[in-house]
Formats: sequence, C-alpha cells, structure tokens
Amino acid sequence: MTLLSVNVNKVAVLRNSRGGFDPDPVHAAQVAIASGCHGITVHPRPDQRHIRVEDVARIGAVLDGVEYNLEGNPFAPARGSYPGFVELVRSVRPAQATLVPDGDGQITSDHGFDLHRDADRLRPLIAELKALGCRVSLFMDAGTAGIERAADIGADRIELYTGPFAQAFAAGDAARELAACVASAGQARAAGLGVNAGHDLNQHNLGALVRAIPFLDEVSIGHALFGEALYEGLAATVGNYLAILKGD
Ligand SMILES: CC(=O)[C@@H](O)[C@H](O)COP(=O)(O)O
Ligand SMILES: NCC(=O)COP(=O)(O)O
Repeated sequence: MTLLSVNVNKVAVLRNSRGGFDPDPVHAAQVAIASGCHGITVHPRPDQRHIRVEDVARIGAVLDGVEYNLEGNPFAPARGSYPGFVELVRSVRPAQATLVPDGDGQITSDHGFDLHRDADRLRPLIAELKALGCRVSLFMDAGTAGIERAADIGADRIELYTGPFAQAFAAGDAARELAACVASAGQARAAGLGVNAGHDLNQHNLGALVRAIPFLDEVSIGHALFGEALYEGLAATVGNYLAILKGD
C-alpha cells in the first residue's frame, strides 16, 4: 500500500498570519499521526514563510515512530536563523530528505531537478545526507528524460512532481500527464529507485494516480488535505486519504 505522509506547512501559514503560537503544526502532526498517517512532511524554506527552524525539531520530537520527511533546497544558502538544509537534516536526522530545487521567489514548488545540470553537485550532497542516515529522494518532473540518472548519483528514490497531473485532472484531461507519471515511475523503478509522489494531490485525483502506479511508495499531501480538513475535520480527512490509498 502506498504510504501517506502529511505535510503540515499550511498549518504554520495560518499560525504565522497572526504572529502567535496557534494553530500549532506540532498539534496538527499529532492528530494526523493519531489518525493513522504513516509520516509527517515539512518543507522549511530559507524565508521561513511557514515552517520555522524551531518547528522542525518540535515536530521531530512527536513523531511517535512514523517517518519524518524533510524537504528543501540543499543549495539554498543559510539566511538569518535558517542554517541551510543540510544543517537542518544534521540536527534532526529525518528518515527521509527530499531535495527540491526551489528558489525563494517561488510561491510554491513548481519544478524538479535538471540532472544534466545538477548531477555533479548533487552527488556529494546525497552522499553526505546518506551518511547522516537519511534516505534521499529527488523531486523530479514527470516525463523527464534520463530520470534513471538519479540512481547513478546515489539517490534512493525520486518524488514525482504531480502538479501538472493535478491541474490536468481538474481540467478533465489528465491522460497525457498521467501517462508521463506512469512512464517516469516505471523508468525509476527499473533503475532500482523507490518512487514517491506529491504536489496538489487531493481526494479527487489521488485514486487515479495510485491505480495507475500501484507500486508508489509514498505520497506527501498537505495543501489540499488541510483545505478539506477545514470542512471535514483533520482526523476524518486523513481517514479519507487512507481509505483511498487502501483502495476502499
Ligand atoms: C515539494 C512540494 O511539492 C511540496 O512539498 C512543497 O512543500 C510545497 O511547498 P509549500 O507548502 O510552501 O507550497
Ligand atoms: N511533496 C509534496 C508535499 O509535501 C505536499 O504538497 P502539497 O500537497 O502541499 O501540494
């Protein structure tokens, strides 16, 4: 069964909007874990627009045995109290580090790595993160040629960027983007890589993705999940996602 990692970034957005302590992403993580999710994901960004450096350790302290997935751009420089992605990984030793080539000016993640450009500088970073005990996943666009190179430079998994698939699904025309996801997942698997997926997944489009790629290891979902939880409640929403992943 494909595992569910709940991304709590958006709880921190709401908390930061008033400058206080609530809603606390730690509490959201605890409720998601109690509801049966298999992991928690955070994406601390150098501008700390949502998850802050102190949240990373606080969330890491309440995982209660589920996996911690830390996302970030390993090339982004330290800024203020943000120590840099590798230093954050060193401090909390998450089960998985997902490398995402985001620039600070982006409103959200919107592309994966270009391994023709980035492979040589990713290789030593991946080795350093693996030496810290992490599984390393690379955020990759579906349909990328040469996706198997991720294995050559030491990555354990790729994470398929599913934003284009989600957009096409919402427009009622997902076939081409879904086929790209299926093809890239198959190439990655054939290269010995694990396959994760994430970005803009929701209760409407997730079933089609996991039926098309039944060997997906993990999906990480946050934005839509917390939007839906506003109306359904967090525990029930997590339960809905688990039911979709179980094929209910
Ligand atoms: C890599 C990815 O697609 C998401 O995990 C990312 O965390 C979204 O970032 P925001 O929550 O800042 O939009
Ligand atoms: N890696 C994807 C993730 O963690 C959450 O993405 P989204 O569901 O917030 O778009």
